[in-house]
This record gives sequence, structure tokens and C-alpha cells, in this order.
Amino acid sequence: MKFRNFSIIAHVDHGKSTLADRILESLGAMGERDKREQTLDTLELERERGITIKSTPVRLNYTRPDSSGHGGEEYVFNLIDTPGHVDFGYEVSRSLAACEGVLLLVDASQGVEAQTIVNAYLAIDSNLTIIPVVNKIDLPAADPEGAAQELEEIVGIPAEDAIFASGKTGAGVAEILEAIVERIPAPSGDPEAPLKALIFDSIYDAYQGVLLFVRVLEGRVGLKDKINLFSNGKNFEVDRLGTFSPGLIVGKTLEAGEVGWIAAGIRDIQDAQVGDTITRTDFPTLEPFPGFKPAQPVVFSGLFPTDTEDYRKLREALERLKLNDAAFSFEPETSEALGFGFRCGFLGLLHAEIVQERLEREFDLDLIATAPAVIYRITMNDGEVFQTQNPAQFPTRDRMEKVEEPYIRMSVMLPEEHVGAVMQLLQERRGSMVTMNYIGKRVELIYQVPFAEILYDFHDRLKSISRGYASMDYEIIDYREGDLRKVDIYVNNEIVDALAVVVHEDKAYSLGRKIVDKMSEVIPRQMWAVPVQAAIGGKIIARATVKAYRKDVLAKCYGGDISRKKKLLNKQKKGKARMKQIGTVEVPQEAFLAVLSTED
Ligand SMILES: Nc1nc2c(ncn2[C@@H]2O[C@H](COP(=O)(O)OP(=O)(O)OP(=O)(O)O)[C@@H](O)[C@H]2O)c(=O)[nH]1
Repeated sequence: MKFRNFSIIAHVDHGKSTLADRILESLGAMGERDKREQTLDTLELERERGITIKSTPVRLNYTRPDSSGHGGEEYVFNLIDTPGHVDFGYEVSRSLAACEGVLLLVDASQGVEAQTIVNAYLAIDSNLTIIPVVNKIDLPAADPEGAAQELEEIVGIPAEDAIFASGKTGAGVAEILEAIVERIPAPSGDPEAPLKALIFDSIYDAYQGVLLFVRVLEGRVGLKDKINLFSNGKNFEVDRLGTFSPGLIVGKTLEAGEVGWIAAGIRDIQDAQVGDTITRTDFPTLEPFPGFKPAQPVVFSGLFPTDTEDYRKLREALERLKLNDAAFSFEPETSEALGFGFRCGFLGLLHAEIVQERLEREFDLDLIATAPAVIYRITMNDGEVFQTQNPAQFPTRDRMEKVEEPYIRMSVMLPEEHVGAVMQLLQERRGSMVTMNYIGKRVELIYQVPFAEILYDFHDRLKSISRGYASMDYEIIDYREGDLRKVDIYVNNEIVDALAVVVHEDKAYSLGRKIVDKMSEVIPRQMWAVPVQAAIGGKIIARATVKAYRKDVLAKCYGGDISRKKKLLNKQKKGKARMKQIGTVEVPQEAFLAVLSTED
């Protein structure tokens, strides 16, 4: 059989899923979206947000058009989907490692953006053949030649290689299929060599345990084979295996060049990490596929049930989610203010939001989430070194010799006219410029920025000051010393540990101010005035007051407009769910995220 293994990469919203649907449809397979409804994990959120989170491969049969009319050569295509968000960069790189080529999509009206470049470089680093596709050519604002030219200038892919296409009208799809055969090389591994298979994704199935999504690079694997995982040395026996078409098709063997799934009685998804290599214990390969990195959460946040009775339910829900997500971590956390909850680790902010939304929706939990934080490395005066990602545990300045924080390398693509404003934003975020490249009328800025500085409202600010035109991408590079302080928050003269934040000394006052102001707005009025204060090491730096209320809220609805009254009451009732009693004051979720608010 002749194989072609490829993936589609693109900046978010450049039309990857739509084009994949078209390709599937033209090869007689179900559309990507229908497929998701029917098979594997139906991640509701993924569909709603239109963001691909899990890589779902699909095997397709392609017959080349033949002018003689006797039917052309037959090919098997494996299309491996990749997640489309910066939080999942490592997963993308492993999916690409399972391929020989990629379709690099660029929206004909938007041109090259930050993730187009990052993804293209990932493909180049993996030695993949790149087929440039200028997509959405049906749009009135499309400039296909311009987009192809940008690809040549920025990524170095010849403009004349580009295929002009539209996932909407189907234009260019036949040409793409032919290019896949002609330009992407056939897989080269030797089926007689020892087994070497790369895990590029895994999911949990209640009946079969963990299903490994693998690309066999060398050798072959069959039923009852004993397999060994390189990273942890664990052995398992293959129960079932097969390919994707697009559901799970059961087979007998998988050989070099093939993409498929393996069930081997693995119960814990931690044992089957993306990027790990499988071999056979009776005929082992000596070297794993390079580049394995265990999944590392980099953003942490506390999750607490609003109703303390729900603690066990939350634990069970977290355990259930963890079955399917090796990149997510949690451990019990106790807060004086919020009671029992969990400190959870995520790959990024989007990942954090997705987990929280799933907990609330699928498990019907009401949660309070604390502001996200990064991992700090602290050296105490006595030489002790430790790491913490919990601001509540951050020591005061006099006890620490130094603090280090993670830095990222960020690339931002934007139109020339917004460069000044974006540079100023990066400056405010303690960024330092590495380079600036002009590409036609657009600019690529490369900066080094403390990771914590982009956790809150950075992305929103970037979008708003560039009228939506700037796009960004980042990776964590190293740890550097910084003058960081913990800002404590007091509500009604009581310290609320879960509200503490860590911030650079230069920003402590303005951030303290912003938090107390926002909190005084969102905490409901009480019978008496409630002070809200920000402090560093016990010294108050900002103060605001939640005023006492004078009138009944319903008094406003003078004249007895019943429906309006009802609405108001309902609104209050709904708001209740996300409140937490602290001392005598009810504090809503918004107050915990006051630090995230975008107003300055
Ligand atoms: N006019 C036009 N619109 C398109 C075309 N392809 C996709 N779109 C629209 O562009 C938007 C994004 O398309 P998707 O296919 O979901 O984009 P995606 O790249 O898969 O998005 P992520 O999975 O988030 O990376 C949707 O609103 C589509 O309807 C096209 O060829 N022409």
C-alpha cells in the first residue's frame, strides 16, 4: 500500500477544519464535524469555541484521476489534525513528527500571522515537505498573490508553489490531493527493523483503557505483542489495535509508515505521554524517537467549590478529567478564606478556562477560581531554595535573598501602523526587544517578557490596541531574577489568603489600587461600610470602601413593574451561586479575578 501522512497547520481561524472537511468529503469520508458527533470524544467545548484541542487522525483512500479511464493508482492518506492554540505547541510538534508533509494554510485576506510562522518553523525543523495553500480565496477581500508572496518573504517558501483554494467552495481541493501524492514523500521506515512507534496523542476509553495514537516509524507491532514505553520502562501487552476510518477500525498489525491506535490495558494516562516512544520487548530498538518532554503545567490556579459540600464531587470530577488529560495536574489546597479546594496546573490560560468550564458544565459544579499564577523560584536568606506557584505562600521580601520568574520569548505580527502602541504595551509589561523585522507593510516583533506579565489581560489589550490585527505566539525560555512582592488583600480587616497576588515592585501600588477599586465595585453592599485594603508586608498601600446600602434594591422599581422586579431578583439569585462567604461578607467570583480586569 502507498501511504502519505500529512497534517494541516494554520493560524487560528484560517480555515483548517473547514478545508479538512472538504478533503474528507471529496474522498467520501464523513465531515470532520459529523465525525466528532459520532465518534471518540465529543468535546462540546471544542466545538463551541471552534478550537481544535485533541488531534483526531483519519485514514482516507485516494484514487488518482486517470485519463485512460481504467482507474488510477490507489493511495492511503493519513490526515493528522493538530491543536490550533499556543497552549498546545508541544502536541502540535509531536503530531507533525508523525507526518512527512503538511499543508500550510494562509487566509488569503489576512496573510501570514504569528502562528503561521511558528507552525511553519515547526514543520521545517521536523524536515517536513510543506505544501503552501492560500485559503478562503472566495472572500471579497482576498489577495491570494499577496499572501503567497508573504509566505515566500517570511518563511522562504516559493510563491509559485502555492495552491489557491477555498474550503467553502471546494476550489483547489483536487489540486491539493494531487500535490499530496506528488510532493509529499512516502514514509521510509523499514518494517523488518525493531519496533519504534511515536505516541502523538492518547485518549481514555472506559472499556479499553488508554488508547495510544501512534505513528509506526520502524518495524511492526501486532496483537499480543509485549510493548515497552521508553520514558518510564513500563511493559504492557497489546490487546487490540487498528486504524482510524474515521472511527476505530480493528486490525491485526501496524507497520512502518502507518498511523493507528493501540489498546494495551493501560489504565493511567500518565503512563502514555505524548512524545514517548514504544518498542517491543522481544525485539527492542535501542534509541527512542528524539524530543520527548513530559507535559509540564506552567500556569496554576486554585479551584474551590462555592458550596463546601461539593468538595468530594469536585475531587471526583478532577479525577475524571485527569483520566483524559495528562497535561493537567491538581493537588489539595486549603485556604483560610475559601476552605478546601485544589491547586490546579495547566498548559496555559486557555487550557485553564477549558478545564474550569468543563467542571462547571459537565459536572454541574459552582466554582471559585483564584487568579492564575506562574512558578516562582525562591532563594531564602538561609540558602534554602524552593518553588511555589501559590501567591499565598510567597514569603516577604526581608526573608528572601532572591526570586526568579519564568521568561518567554514572544513573537508578535502586526501591521506597521500599530507598532508604536504595541511596543509601548510590551514595555509596560517589562519586555525587552530582541529584534524587529519588516515584512512588506507588516512587522514582526520579537521580545523577551516575564511570563506573569502576559497572564492577565495581555492578549485582550494587544487585540484592542491593534484593532484585532496583531497576533502573538510564545515559548518559555528561562528563569530570571526580578523584584517581586506579594500584595495581600484585606476584606473587612481580615486578610484573604486566596486573593494574594505576586507582582513586580514597580507595579505593586497601581495593581493594589486597581484590585481594591474593582473589589469595592463588585462586592455587594452590606448594612455597614466594608473596607477593602491592599498591603505589602503588613503596610497598607491602597484602600477602598464598599459603601453601606441605604435603600432596598426593589425600591428602584417604583410603580410595581412585576416582570422587572422578577428579573432583578432572578439576577441576584443567579449571582449568588458564585459567591463565597468570607467572615460576614459575601465575595463574588469577580472579586477574585479583579486582577484580571482589563481597565487600567
Ligand atoms: N469565506 C470563507 N470562509 C471560510 C473558509 N474556510 C473557513 N471559513 C470560515 O472561517 C472561520 C474559521 O474556519 P475554521 O475552519 O473553523 O478555522 P480553523 O482554522 O479550523 O480554526 P481553529 O480550529 O480554531 O484553528 C469559520 O467561520 C469558517 O466558516 C473559506 O474558504 N471561505
